Amino acid sequence: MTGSDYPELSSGVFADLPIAPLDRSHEPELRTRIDGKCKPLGSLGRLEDLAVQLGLIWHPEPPRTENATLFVFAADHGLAAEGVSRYPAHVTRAMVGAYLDGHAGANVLARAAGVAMRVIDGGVDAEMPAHPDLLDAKIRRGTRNSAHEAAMTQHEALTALRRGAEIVREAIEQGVDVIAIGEMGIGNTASAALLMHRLVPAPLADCVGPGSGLDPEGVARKLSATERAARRSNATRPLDVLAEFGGIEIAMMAGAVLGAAACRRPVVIDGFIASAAALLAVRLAPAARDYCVFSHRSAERGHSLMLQAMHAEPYLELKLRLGEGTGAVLAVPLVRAACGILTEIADLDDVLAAVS
Ligand SMILES: Cc1cc2ncn([C@H]3O[C@H](COP(=O)(O)O)[C@@H](O)[C@H]3O)c2cc1C
Ligand SMILES: O=C(O)c1cccnc1
Repeated sequence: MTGSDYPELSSGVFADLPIAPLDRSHEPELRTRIDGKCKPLGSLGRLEDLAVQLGLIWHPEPPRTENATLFVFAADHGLAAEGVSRYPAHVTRAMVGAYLDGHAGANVLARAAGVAMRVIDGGVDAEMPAHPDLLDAKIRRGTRNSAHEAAMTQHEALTALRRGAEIVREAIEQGVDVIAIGEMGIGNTASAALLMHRLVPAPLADCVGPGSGLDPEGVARKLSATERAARRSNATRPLDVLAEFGGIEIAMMAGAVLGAAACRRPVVIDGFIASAAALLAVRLAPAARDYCVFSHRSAERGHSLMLQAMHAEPYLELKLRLGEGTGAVLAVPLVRAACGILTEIADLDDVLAAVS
């Protein structure tokens, strides 16, 4: 999929998932079409760039954005034992219950945006009761504590990546047009910070923030725990970094990005943790960047720098810091609006002809 650097990614689901960069030679033609619409030139601003991105992704077909689905990947983190979160680990499984009941933030915002939602147990540290709306893709019950040992084996990391890609590919085969990714996993901003530290790269102090709400003392504790994890391994190769620092849901989201890109569908990226997954995917397969739509700038410290590393300028700035895909679903109406620029807005010539 990504050339000889990552032979691990050239088998299984990835073998038939080559990722092609967008063919920019069609951009002038798309710009001319947008310029011909009944509006002043450039007047839809950055939505026009989004329309071009969608046009290139779908070329030669017209873009489609009706069927959008949010995939919420849930998993636990061994590193949570180091006190890196303000909240206890069992919140992860409780929130999975809330998604299945339909009353969590992600459910409500997804409904408001007309986005379907699927919940995936990638590695919640509990036996989850079977539920028709819960996809059991458990790799293991939480990662190991990366302050002491590698969070995952290479095999586990790769299995999680593949599973994420497969889930998205199946959904696309069943007619999903737009993928949105989100997560739930207490402690996962620490994991995301470690990935950022190695993959941007950037000093850990610029990557670690309050997450779900640590006070300054808590942030200092989180920084020291992540420093201990970082001292344990000097990995810089994306797959090694993933196995060392986790997490399972981040691996699955990265797989989802690769799967969406391989199937030529836009993938809407949520906040800090989903962006860490996108960064991982982009480091594995740079062409995957072309399919990413960065929804919003999270309030989490480090997100701006992480976005910069991917040359990403998000569309929304609402000081969100929830995760779960809440920012991603809010951007889906913008994606649909951008699609409508190409597929629905009338041409100025036709509008003028009607009065001549
Ligand atoms: C009730 C609750 C619901 C959430 N939904 C998402 N997160 C968010 O908080 C977690 C990351 O923050 P940290 O690294 O500080 O634990 C993730 O689960 C993220 O999705 C939540 C957190 C809580 C407490
Ligand atoms: O930006 C996010 O996704 C985020 C930030 C803090 C806590 N949970 C999620």
